[in-house]
Amino acid sequence: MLAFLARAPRPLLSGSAGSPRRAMAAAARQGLRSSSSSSKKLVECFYDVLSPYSWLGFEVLCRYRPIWNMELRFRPVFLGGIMHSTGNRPPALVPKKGEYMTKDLLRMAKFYQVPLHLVKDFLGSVLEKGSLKAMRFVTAVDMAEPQFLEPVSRELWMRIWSRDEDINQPESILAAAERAGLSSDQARKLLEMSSSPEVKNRLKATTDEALKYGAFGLPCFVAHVNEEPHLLFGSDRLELLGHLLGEKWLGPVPTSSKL
Ligand SMILES: N[C@@H](CCC(=O)N[C@@H](CS)C(=O)NCC(=O)O)C(=O)O
Repeated sequence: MLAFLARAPRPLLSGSAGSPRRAMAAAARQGLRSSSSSSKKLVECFYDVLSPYSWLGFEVLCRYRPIWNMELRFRPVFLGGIMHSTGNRPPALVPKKGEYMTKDLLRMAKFYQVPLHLVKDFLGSVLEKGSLKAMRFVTAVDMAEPQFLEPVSRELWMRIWSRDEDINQPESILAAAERAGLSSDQARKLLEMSSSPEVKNRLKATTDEALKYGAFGLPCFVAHVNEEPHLLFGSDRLELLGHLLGEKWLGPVPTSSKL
């Protein structure tokens, strides 16, 4: 078990003797959820494992999944494609932004309690190597073994943004997949599948969807409220996401002790 996951709070609603209605009522009494909100609002989380800010947003949203009345859908995309299509460029290429980002990321990682560390060779490991192979693999997992999407994504983030390891070589991808719980046989089949036209097209289609919503960088969250999509950019926009959903923000590490 990863140390930070062991520390992660238990789902807020899980301790109510198996009765979701009692748990919902308890949450409503505590002001954590409006008692009138019965249908879940869809939240799409567009991310790439190359993006450290995506990891921060992803982990905090996982913590809020049992607290907020939302259906959380993970949407793996290719950050390089988003940058290219919008004419944007990685913020770290602007020296002053890069300087700020290194401080900001470490502060945010501590605050969000995600074990993120900086990579030594940002140019080589992040900008030059990119994430195409990794994100094609993540897409194959989403298509064929979606129950592993979350742990496989997390293991790839752990590799690049916690342990400063490669994420694109076949053996790197297989190691992440096996740590996430896939058998070596399943992992190999998914790796083979990840170079198929179906997977390539799916990654492109999801990236295009993010672009249509207005994405120019990652992470992006799309909240579907009153049949309207609201695009939010950044792991620092989760409080606003809660506001749009009519939910309470309890900080980046909501704890079950609050119930
Ligand atoms: N303030 C945002 C920063 C997010 C960010 O810088 N994301 C990078 C990728 S890791 C990006 O796509 N940036 C595009 C831009 O800043 O225009 C956050 O807290 O998440």
